[in-house]
Amino acid sequence: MQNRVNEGKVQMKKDIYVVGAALISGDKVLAAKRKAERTLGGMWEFPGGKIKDGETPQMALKRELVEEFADRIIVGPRVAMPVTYEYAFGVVHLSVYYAKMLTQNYNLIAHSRVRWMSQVKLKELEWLPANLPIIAQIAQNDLKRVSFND
Ligand SMILES: Nc1nc2c([nH]c(=O)n2[C@H]2C[C@H](O)[C@@H](COP(=O)(O)OP(=O)(O)OP(=O)(O)O)O2)c(=O)[nH]1
Repeated sequence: MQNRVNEGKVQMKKDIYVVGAALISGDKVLAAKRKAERTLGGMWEFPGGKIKDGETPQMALKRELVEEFADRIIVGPRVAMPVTYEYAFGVVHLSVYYAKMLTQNYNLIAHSRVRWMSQVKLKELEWLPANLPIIAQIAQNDLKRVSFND
């Protein structure tokens, strides 16, 4: 919980632990557009979601990709240090891991569309604000050197 003093009242914002997958295929990364009707709808993010009690980030990512895409993935290294970003509804702690798709169903539940994009083009999308430092890091990485223990 983070304490906020607002006109003399202390407000408690909830901490929300979120994990996202920077899926890579060759020199492209997958961006996903949140469905319009969702909170922060229409903005771009990485597929993923909230980590449940008892889950590791990797377990949460694999579960979310089955739920959101009906796809199986391999999870690799974390892209960057976790990012903390304060939204109106809470404080999101976002960790993003490189990952690879083992299947390609894209049975979209939470997103209106997905795009495979180059590292340079990725920066042009309207990302959720918590993602910006992570997008900057991805732009600097050599995707061919991201290793997966498979
Ligand atoms: N999945 C995902 N969420 C992100 C990213 N960046 C970021 O700030 N978030 C935020 C948006 C949400 O507030 C939270 C993830 O929650 P979620 O996607 O499981 O679900 P949600 O809050 O939209 O709620 P709901 O649709 O399940 O009701 O983290 C990202 O790259 N991927």
